Amino acid sequence: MTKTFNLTRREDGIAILTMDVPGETMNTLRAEFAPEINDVLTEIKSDSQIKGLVLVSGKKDSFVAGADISMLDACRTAKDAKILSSDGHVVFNELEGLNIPVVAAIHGVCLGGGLELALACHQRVCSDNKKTVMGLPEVQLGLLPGGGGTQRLPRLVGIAKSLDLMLTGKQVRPKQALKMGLVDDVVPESILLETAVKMALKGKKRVKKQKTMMERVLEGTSIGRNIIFDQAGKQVAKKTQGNYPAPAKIIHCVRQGMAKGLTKGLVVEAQSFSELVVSEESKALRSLFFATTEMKKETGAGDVQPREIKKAMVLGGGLMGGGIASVTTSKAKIPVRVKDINEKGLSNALSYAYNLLDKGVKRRHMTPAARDNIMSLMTTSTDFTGVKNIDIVVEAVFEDLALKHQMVQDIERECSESTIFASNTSSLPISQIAEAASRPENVIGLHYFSPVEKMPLVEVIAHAKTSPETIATTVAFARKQGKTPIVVQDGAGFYVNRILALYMNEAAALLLEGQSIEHLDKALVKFGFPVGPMTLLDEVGIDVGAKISPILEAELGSRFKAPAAFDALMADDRKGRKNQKGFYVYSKGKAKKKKKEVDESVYQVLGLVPGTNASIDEVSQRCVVQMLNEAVRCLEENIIASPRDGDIGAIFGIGFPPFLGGPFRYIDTLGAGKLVSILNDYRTQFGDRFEPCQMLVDMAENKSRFFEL
Ligand SMILES: C[C@H](O)CC(=O)SCCNC(=O)CCNC(=O)[C@H](O)C(C)(C)COP(=O)(O)OP(=O)(O)OC[C@H]1O[C@@H](n2cnc3c(N)ncnc32)[C@H](O)[C@@H]1OP(=O)(O)O
Repeated sequence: MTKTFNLTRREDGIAILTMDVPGETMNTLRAEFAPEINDVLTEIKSDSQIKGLVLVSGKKDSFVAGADISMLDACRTAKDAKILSSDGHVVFNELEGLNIPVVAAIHGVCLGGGLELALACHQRVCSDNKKTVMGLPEVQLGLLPGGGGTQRLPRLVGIAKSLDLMLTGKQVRPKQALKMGLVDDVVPESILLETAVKMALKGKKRVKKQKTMMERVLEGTSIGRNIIFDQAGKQVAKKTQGNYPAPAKIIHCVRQGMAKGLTKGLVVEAQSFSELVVSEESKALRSLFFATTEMKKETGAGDVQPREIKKAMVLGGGLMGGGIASVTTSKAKIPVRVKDINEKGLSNALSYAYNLLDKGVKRRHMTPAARDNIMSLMTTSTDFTGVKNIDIVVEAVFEDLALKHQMVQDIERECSESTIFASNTSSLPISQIAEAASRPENVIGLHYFSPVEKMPLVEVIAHAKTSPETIATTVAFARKQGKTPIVVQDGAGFYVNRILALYMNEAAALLLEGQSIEHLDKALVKFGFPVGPMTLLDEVGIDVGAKISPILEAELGSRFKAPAAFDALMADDRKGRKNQKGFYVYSKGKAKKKKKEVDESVYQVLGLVPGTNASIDEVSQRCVVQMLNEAVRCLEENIIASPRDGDIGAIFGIGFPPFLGGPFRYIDTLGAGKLVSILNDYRTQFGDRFEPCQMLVDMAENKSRFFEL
């Protein structure tokens, strides 16, 4: 049997322990490795010739990606998970307890249990390679570091910094890691092993990073530490709204460990870890990891492979166009031509992309030369000269069908026969845009969300005649831009805007019933959305909503009818943040108010006197069940290919609470029967817009689910 851990001895007395899980792309830690690693440790202890140990990965570009998440998923009880964590502690303690120097040589991703393994070594050195990142991302899986991370990390880098890493799950690059004392040295990959060997030869002693005055005051006294923990606790409570149990448990483990010592801290860690592994929140978050990993391999068109994209073009230099051009150069590293009808649009796009990169320079994540290199991939023009060999064109112009028809014809005339025309429309059916095309197989929808550089989702919309090669190439292009694409079928609003529209309409209906704006936003934030519906409408633009609603109503039916009183908002020129006039007050100029305030005059415009009488649960339930019902309808109509895609679309496109796993997983938790009964109750009270869709009714009858248990 091929081994995972291989020990080789050098003449200088340093042994190299190489981890290489056979047959896997990346190293992960599994319980089944324990006997093998124990044997290796026994061998090392019994060999007096070994003067030091260096731990490396046998994988080309990764160290260890953490504990195997499938193994955690297989835990049936908290007891199973506790054994995993405690057994891991025993192995890591053994490693740490070796009386020879142990150095981890890190190249590539070193995450979760992988970093905890490195933390159990006496010293760490990492490569200065771009692929090298370190972090404890367990919180993003609804977990906490269960391999000693909650104990060893604060002892190494300080309490505040370790909490920051563990509570956000952020990954740090080599330079940052060195600065915070997470690693002892950063060197080019070519001399990584030799450097680690030299460190091992020098001995166990590591240079302790000097603490700042503030760190000494705050972390060196129990009063100071209490301040840090209390502050962190308050921030976590505000951020999680009580929906995510992991962050509070992370603070608890660190606090206990710092007060009672490492051994006691590890006991608390194993207990808390085990409770989280079997929590519904973590199960939902882990399902997202599996879904996104699976999707990375899909072309979107079965076995059809994508064509290579060497050059792209963006039509329209507005907010969306600028964002799309920016991710094309900065993430995909593909040259892009931005075309607009006037110079202003072009300079907008350029400055949009430049400002984003420059932020990176100011934060020292990027050198000015790297920024300028990326900018050199972006060219602009007001005409179509030199565009013959463009492989894909993304149009981001106004939502005007005639204009889009014109664009399709321009591109067919000016570019090559195979050039893909991708429309970033948010509401017009792609089949209608393709009507103007003589090569409709090249026409596709590519719907980004604003702000493009931040929002992870894109919808790739195939109409009946889009070729599989166009789909596969567009999916691959979006992925290169750092996006998670879901392929959806053509239809007004596609998937994301369609489910969002009904949710927003319900919030509007509640507003018109007299619920206050703050109350509505508070209810949905408490439910787990990143912002409430009124804030979202201000951000997206009330005018955008007003433009999309009639299209959806005409194509999909009266349940999409926006409340008529909203016309009054348009008449009052309330567009939201973009013209600093919406549901909230926007201060002009730089001085931003700390707390957002409702613009009370909006109630007058709507002819309302606000009074909060519906409970927070009632408000969120009414909005959310509309979204759930419509999501299922989209599945019923094959707009989305699977519940998995529907969950990913809602979470990555709208911010549907990740801890619920997405609308479909949430329906499984609620039970289709319960949802149908809630919808029927609301239908009696508020009308047919709550009519449950057929698929839900059938599922309620058959007691079936979307996902297997
Ligand atoms: C006790 C501990 O404290 C608990 C833990 O450690 S929990 C785990 C913490 N670690 C993580 O959350 C990291 C999860 N992994 C990732 O985020 C990403 O895979 C990555 C950033 C490491 C690499 O991303 P990328 O280069 O796009 O590769 P990606 O396709 O995702 O992964 C490559 C393969 O490694 C697998 N993989 C990566 N990390 C894994 C993990 N922790 N568990 C199981 N499989 C994992 C993927 O499933 C995939 O397998 P496949 O080739 O058979 O499909």
